[in-house]
Amino acid sequence: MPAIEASGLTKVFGRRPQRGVRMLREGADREQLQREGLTAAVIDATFEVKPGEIFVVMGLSGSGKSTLIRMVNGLLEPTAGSLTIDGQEVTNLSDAGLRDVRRNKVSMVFQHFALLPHRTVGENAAYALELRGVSRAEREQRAQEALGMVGLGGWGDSLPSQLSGGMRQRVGLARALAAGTDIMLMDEAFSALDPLIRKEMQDQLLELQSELGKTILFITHDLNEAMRLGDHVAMMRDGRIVQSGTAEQILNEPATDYVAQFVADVDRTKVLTAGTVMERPVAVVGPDSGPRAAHKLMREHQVSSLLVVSRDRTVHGLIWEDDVADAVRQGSEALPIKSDDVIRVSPDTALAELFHHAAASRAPLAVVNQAGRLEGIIPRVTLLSALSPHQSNGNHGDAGADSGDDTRFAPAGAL
Ligand SMILES: Nc1ncnc2c1ncn2[C@@H]1O[C@H](COP(=O)(O)OP(=O)(O)OP(=O)(O)O)[C@@H](O)[C@H]1O
Repeated sequence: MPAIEASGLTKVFGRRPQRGVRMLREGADREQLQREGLTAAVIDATFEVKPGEIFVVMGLSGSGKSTLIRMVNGLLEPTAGSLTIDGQEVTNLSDAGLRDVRRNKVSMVFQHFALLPHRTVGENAAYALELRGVSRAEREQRAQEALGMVGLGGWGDSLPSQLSGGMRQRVGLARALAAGTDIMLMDEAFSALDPLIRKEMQDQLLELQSELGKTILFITHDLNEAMRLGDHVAMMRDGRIVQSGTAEQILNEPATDYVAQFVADVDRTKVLTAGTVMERPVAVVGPDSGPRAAHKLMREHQVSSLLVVSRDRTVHGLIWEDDVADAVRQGSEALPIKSDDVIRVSPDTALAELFHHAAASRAPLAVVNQAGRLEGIIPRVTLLSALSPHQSNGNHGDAGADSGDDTRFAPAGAL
């Protein structure tokens, strides 16, 4: 079940908004509505946010992002369409029902922090819980935990005015975390911060997200931020979602000229990651294989190196053809594994860093998860094609047999 599901969600401002919805259904455009004194802020938005994902809504000023998020948190009532949160339809809820959703299901982080200036950092972090009537002892404890999570452990007794902008936004984040809701809505939450602090906050959000698995609906007008954070990105223009997909899909297959123009300036080396460009290796060899079998496999695939990976996908290292040929000549039974020769990168390593590694060494780039298991490999040819749009190698996750034009680099055979 999606955490948030919107279908045909529409918001028209002005007198007799339903008339605007009818006009839209009959094919009228935004300008025609405008002439009638109606603003179509969000038109027919249909999307699904899965539990535990970061879903970014991205668009320029006036495209309808804030209106959309305000409908999701119940501050605005949709003019048409349906919206469910955790499977519960919220468009027709009573005021009390809406309050309940707002307090228990979603929490919100705002651009301008919205901290109460005369309350301490700890009290601010606990504020949502106070509204909910949680006991003082419990809310203090949860606020303290949340402040710890965002790196403000010792700051509970300070006043917001004693903190920097970045720290204040951390308090905003801590408040949402302390509330303990599964869904967090973030409206331009990092837009008021300096670029460096902003990047730090993005990193922290990604880290928290991987630990806590919150569902996050994140609004931004910054494409690089959208691409960096979003598991899924919806691009809005003039009230409509013009494209929705992964960052990579939007970069590689822009649905309209507008999106293409928009993404033209994106720094692909910062947006694309090892996880998005990796492929499955065509071949690897098990640690218990003999040098003779390994050598045969290498010759078959015309590769000068091969990853040594056990059945549970633990990466043991690399074998080089010369060493294996020596081992065969000497009648050795053991594979000459060089465990340090593999370049291990995590799935979220940025393309820029991958280039750096690839330039420094001939060894294969193995994408390894936190548990040390192989997720994929990155042949040089993939690395280069990832740089230009419309050249998605179309090969992610499948056997990857046609990565063979760079067999020197790609370990051959099937996992
Ligand atoms: N309460 C309102 N009454 C009338 N029009 C509104 C209202 N709120 C928003 N609008 C209009 O709806 C459109 C979308 O605005 P919205 O604030 O959702 O866009 P946005 O993408 O969030 O822009 P920004 O980043 O500038 O906040 C704009 O044309 C705006 O003027």
